[in-house]
Amino acid sequence: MTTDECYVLIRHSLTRHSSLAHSTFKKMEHFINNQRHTPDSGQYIEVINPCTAEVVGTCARGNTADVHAALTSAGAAFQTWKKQPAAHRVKLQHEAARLMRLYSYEIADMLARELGRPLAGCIHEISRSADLLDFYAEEALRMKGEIPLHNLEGEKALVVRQPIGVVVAITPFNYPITLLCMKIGAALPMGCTVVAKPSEDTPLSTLRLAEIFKEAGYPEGVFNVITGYGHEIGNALVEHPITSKIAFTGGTNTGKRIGALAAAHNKRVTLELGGQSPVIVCEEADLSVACPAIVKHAFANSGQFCYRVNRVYVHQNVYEAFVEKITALANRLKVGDPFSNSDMGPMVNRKIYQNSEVQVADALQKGGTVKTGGSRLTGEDYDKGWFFPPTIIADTNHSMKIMTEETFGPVIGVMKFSTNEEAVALGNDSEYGLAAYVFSGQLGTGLRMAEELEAGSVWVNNIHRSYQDVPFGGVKQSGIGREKGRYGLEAYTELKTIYLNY
Ligand SMILES: NC(=O)c1ccc[n+]([C@@H]2O[C@H](COP(=O)([O-])OP(=O)(O)OC[C@H]3O[C@@H](n4cnc5c(N)ncnc54)[C@H](O)[C@@H]3O)[C@@H](O)[C@H]2O)c1
Ligand SMILES: C[N+](C)(C)CC=O
Repeated sequence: MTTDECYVLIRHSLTRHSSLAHSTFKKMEHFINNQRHTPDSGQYIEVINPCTAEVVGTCARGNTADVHAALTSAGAAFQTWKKQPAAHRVKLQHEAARLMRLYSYEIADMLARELGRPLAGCIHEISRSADLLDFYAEEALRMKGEIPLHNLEGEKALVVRQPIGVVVAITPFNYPITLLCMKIGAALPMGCTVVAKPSEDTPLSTLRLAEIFKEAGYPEGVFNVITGYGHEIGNALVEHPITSKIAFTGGTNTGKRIGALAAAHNKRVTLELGGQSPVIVCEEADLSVACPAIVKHAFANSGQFCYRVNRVYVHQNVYEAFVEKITALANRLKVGDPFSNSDMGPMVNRKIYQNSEVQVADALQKGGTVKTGGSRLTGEDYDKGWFFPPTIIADTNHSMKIMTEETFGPVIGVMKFSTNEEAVALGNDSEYGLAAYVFSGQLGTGLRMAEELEAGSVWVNNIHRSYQDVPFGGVKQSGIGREKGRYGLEAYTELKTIYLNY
């Protein structure tokens, strides 16, 4: 679908189906107990379009009183929601997914404005998220307990699963809807209630989602959204006695801080954190497969992608050919306004943009060579936004930030290796362990490397999005726990053993 076609559909969706015109998302309140909730502070945060520097809307600046109101609402709702038949909760979730598809163009339009990602990608995010809700709903019906065959007269032990309680779902800016659906899609059908806290950069689409869940028929207090700065309301959300679990996606430092506080209060956590994902391109790899896959996965969402390709290790005998091919492909990407058929938009804010600038300067100072990109885009189309072009740095080594620190931007480092053992050691020479990739003409080599690489997911001979029915998550500093699949659902339950004597 072209951007123009998408746009026609957005207008159609707005006029035919939506209860919310653009003007009404200029000022958004918290969403508590199925109602808009004015912030106790009376203050609002401006949400800026990273492309044009215009104010897209405002969201409430939460404080501890708002946190208490949201958690109290979720706590009260939990008492009845946990008793609902699973089939009822699942039916509501399918309805929410249906409405998300119905309003997808409208939510995508909002997302494109607050995040700056090309519209087609935003639409894809909404439809994938609706699919995830459907998947979790179906899988929820297959959750089971167990009765061991003790064969004892008049006695049985029952192992049952119960909802964990009230969940605080904290999400980052880069995929606000998908990353939230990874949490609520599992928590709600398991009988938990939720208080969501979206990023202050991209809160509007999440607030709209909450209204859609209300329209789907969710009772008051089951799904609440509170907005504000993490450093102002984060501790209150984690420490509050009503909170049972924190499901967090975001930076490693933030996640570790939340994990430490949660541990002090014995709360459950799932932490999906930063990454610095390596690719190994072996001597016999098919470059016509590897190069397009790497370019697509390094620069999607302007590199603001948790398991994007960050560093590439290429066998010395194919290094020159690889660099030439990958540079040519990166040069074809169009950077610009999300509504202009672009492949890449701007970075979401100055801080994220500066990571890329700092890492490029560091690599150049230490002997790296910029093959394409490397500095801020300027000109009439770019001056107001945080536009950084696709950037490839060759001749890198592990003294450079680009090979060791998370970039979260459209910059990759490329380095030569001479043996496969050396490549795996370089791949594992990182504090992170979210994802890794191998391209090899030898299936055995690919599989061996996949087993040896320290990462939660490894792709061999292709790179694509993670699937709904298999677990996703990180090892080392990239996180604790898994989302997606039945593992994602189990993470919102507690096991209870009942010894039944009769
Ligand atoms: N592993 C994954 O699946 C995955 C997916 C997407 C993004 N990420 C990571 O997210 C990061 C980028 O997102 P970001 O810049 O929005 O991350 P961030 O850590 O700055 O913020 C994430 C969320 O945490 C909140 N927050 C900030 N301080 C807090 C505190 N003290 N207590 C509670 N909440 C707090 C923020 O307001 C935001 O909602 C990258 O590091 C990226 O790797 C990881
Ligand atoms: C998993 N995903 C792509 C939705 C978010 C990563 O940033």
